[in-house]
Amino acid sequence: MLRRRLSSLLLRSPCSSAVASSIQQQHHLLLPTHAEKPPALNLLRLFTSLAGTDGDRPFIAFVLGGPGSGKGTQCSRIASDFGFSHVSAGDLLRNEISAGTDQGEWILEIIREGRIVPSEITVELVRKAIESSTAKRVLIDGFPRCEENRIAFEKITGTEPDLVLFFDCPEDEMVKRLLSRNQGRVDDNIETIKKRLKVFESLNLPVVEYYSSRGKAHKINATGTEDEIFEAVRKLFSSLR
Ligand SMILES: Nc1ncnc2c1ncn2[C@@H]1O[C@H](COP(=O)(O)OP(=O)(O)OP(=O)(O)O)[C@@H](O)[C@H]1O
Ligand SMILES: O=c1ccn([C@@H]2O[C@H](COP(=O)(O)O)[C@@H](O)[C@H]2O)c(=O)[nH]1
Ligand SMILES: [Mg+2]
Repeated sequence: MLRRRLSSLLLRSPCSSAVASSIQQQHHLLLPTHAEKPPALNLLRLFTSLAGTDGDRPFIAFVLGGPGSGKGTQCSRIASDFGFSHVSAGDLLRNEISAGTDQGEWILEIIREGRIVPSEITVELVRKAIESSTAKRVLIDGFPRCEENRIAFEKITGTEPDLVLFFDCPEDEMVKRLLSRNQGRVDDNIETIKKRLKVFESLNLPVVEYYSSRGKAHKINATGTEDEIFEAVRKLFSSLR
């Protein structure tokens, strides 16, 4: 059923080529939960880079999860409790729209349709935001959205994230949260939400799977209260101190 729905997806984003291959796959996420310990070697690497001894770039954590899974909410808390700068890719794109440029108009249409903005735009915005941040630790919220984004980021910046957080939330809960968000977002309507969920499943989950296979992704159960979820997040980040 899901495969049939995904097969009927007609995406005009540069990530669309990934749809065909990803719908052939089952999305079995073999991620460690916050309760399980990440591999020891990984912890050592994370510890040294979080402590700022890994060259001159900041510690980078990608924060992924479906629409409405609570990425922004949890990132704000991580930022204030653990001294991270919070870079939301969606906010960077919405800033472009607010600036009223031609590019902004085009981005607005893509967001309205729940599609993915081309990598050359987003990677540049994210790269500049990382570069201009003075923080030693940076959260990148809602990016990379697809394998093409990921590959473009790694190629252009010559770096990989140190950690990937994945907020795992059931679809019905995400829909409920988005429909009551009331922030006037053009994409918080049921029609666009359905498209965003399909794009998440077909294009964003493969990115999580990629980082999972490299031992970098940590799955957090994103159901429950904000406090309960943050407790799990806090445990993970405390173990990296
Ligand atoms: N644990 C929670 N329980 C109930 N509501 C929540 C929870 N966490 C966040 N919310 C609410 O759900 C909505 C979506 O949360 P948030 O904006 O953090 O999600 P997001 O993953 O950043 O979504 P998007 O991908 O659309 O930007 C917000 O209104 C937020 O206040
Ligand atoms: O890397 C990105 C991030 C976001 N988009 C587009 O923006 C909307 C909203 O993003 P949120 O993270 O939910 O704020 C998303 O649905 C995409 O259309 C993007 O293209 N690339
Ligand atoms: Mg958000």
